[in-house]
Amino acid sequence: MSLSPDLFIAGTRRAGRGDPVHAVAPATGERIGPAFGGATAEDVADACAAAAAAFRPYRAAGLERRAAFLEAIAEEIEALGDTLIERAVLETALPPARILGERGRTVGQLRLFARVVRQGDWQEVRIDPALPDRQPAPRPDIRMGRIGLGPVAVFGASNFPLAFSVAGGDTASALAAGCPVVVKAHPGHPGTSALVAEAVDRAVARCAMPAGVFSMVAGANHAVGAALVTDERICAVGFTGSRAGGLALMALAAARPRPIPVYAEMSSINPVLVFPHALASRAEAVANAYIASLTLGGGQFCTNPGLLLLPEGPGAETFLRAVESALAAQPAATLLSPAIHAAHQAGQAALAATPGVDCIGTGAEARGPCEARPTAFVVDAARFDAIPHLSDEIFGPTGLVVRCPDAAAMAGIMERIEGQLTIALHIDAADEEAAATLLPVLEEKAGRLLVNGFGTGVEVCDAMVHGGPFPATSDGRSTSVGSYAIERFLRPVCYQDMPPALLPEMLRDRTPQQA
Ligand SMILES: NC(=O)C1=CN([C@@H]2O[C@H](COP(=O)(O)OP(=O)(O)OC[C@H]3O[C@@H](n4cnc5c(N)ncnc54)[C@H](O)[C@@H]3O)[C@@H](O)[C@H]2O)C=CC1
Ligand SMILES: O=C(O)CCC(=O)C(=O)O
Repeated sequence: MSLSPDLFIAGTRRAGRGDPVHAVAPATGERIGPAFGGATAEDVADACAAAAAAFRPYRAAGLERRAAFLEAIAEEIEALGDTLIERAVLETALPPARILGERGRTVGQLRLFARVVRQGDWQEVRIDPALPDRQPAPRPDIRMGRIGLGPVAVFGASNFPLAFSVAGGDTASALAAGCPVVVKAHPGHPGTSALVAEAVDRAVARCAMPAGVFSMVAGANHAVGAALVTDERICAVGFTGSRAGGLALMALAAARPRPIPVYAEMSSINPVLVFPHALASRAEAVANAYIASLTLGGGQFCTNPGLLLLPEGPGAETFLRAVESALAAQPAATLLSPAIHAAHQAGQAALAATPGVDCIGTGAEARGPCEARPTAFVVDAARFDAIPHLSDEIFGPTGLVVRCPDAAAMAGIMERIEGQLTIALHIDAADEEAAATLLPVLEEKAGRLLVNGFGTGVEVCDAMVHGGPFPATSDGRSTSVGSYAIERFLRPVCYQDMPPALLPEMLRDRTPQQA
């Protein structure tokens, strides 16, 4: 299987003349070849022009061909075989089993959206038939359906090299909505991105789709992403990454002559609330599950439980001791890239240096170039409230436990906390009444509330919400995981008194046999 160092512009390959992207193997800290050419402003403009040209023919291709195209992408990704798995492991240091699972999720997402496309519910067809005899005025025939927004820019995420990258959830949902996609590959895994881009290109050719329906550009600096978001032909943006990055893209999109929506998933510390009865009855089990979630994937999940609220009382000391011993059994984690490692180490050091913040326990010492030592800290509620940076996301295997003297302290923290992707409650039956009093505030704070579990490991399904109020995302009305993600890239169009022959297929009257 070839590994192209070139840009993928509408079915053609082009050597990038911008700053090259070099992959680094986090496990060794060494560069791995080849050097991937970075895009120039002209390359980005060409990709966007091709996407704009592809929009109408792609939309016109019909739902069955669109669904078959998504399925073909899934098949072509599977056909990459071990080459893809090995490259992704090399570039991210994520274990092979995780990458295999992620490939399964990626192709599953594409097939899910193929089903969604065929079902057609997303078109949200509404028909108000004409009422010619209505008094005092007749009503016209009014019909509504939804179409894609137009070309979408997708930013691959560092921490999910397949499921949130070139052919991940943003790309699958945009293509399902009828939108061509221009991907900005994440510089942390350029080879993995190139392999998947080749697979998408093959699917485009196999399904005779317009070439501009997919392009992928790369770049070592922010200029490439900025050129993409500000290109007038781009109609929406999907992004998963840092808060600073998401905010920068939102500002660029809002400052355009024609502003566009940015769906950015940014930062979340996913509070875990342990209730008194659950703590008294199973402190050790909750502590073990907490550490397993905190360290999963090196703690590099946006759903990572960065904050845990612990009530004082029976079980609290047992919980802290169990956290300490569960951590002691944890190996050091090799993080995704030198930059992410440096950000984690700085965040962990800042926490350790904060007066009143104590270390509960640590995992194995870090030795390799990108290794991080899993660590949990503890602080009391009053200090947590007084020091704003304690609620910042630390991306990696670092957690903070806040001791809450009473239910009011826990409720107060949740009133003040920023928007989150998830909030998890650990409760026994006897805690349900107390949990119920908190639910209204929790619903306002998070996209997903879960009981006796942790947010890591998101199910891809119809009812999933992987979103939440700012800063978890830029738009809390949306999700980036599950079939509802298609909503982000659609727009309603209303047709009034349109002759049947001019109506789009979805809005035409059905015969009894078709209904
Ligand atoms: N909460 C979450 O879901 C995640 C959070 N992170 C956080 O982000 C940090 C850095 O990780 P990355 O994944 O590299 O995220 P990042 O936000 O730095 O970069 C993501 C993508 O956006 C582009 N980009 C970033 N800022 C830009 C700007 N101002 N203009 C144009 N393009 C821009 C980058 O080139 C890259 O392609 C991590 O240390 C972590 O703190 C990372 C991944 C997921
Ligand atoms: O846990 C998941 O599946 C979603 C994770 C995610 O969106 C992220 O870590 O960026």
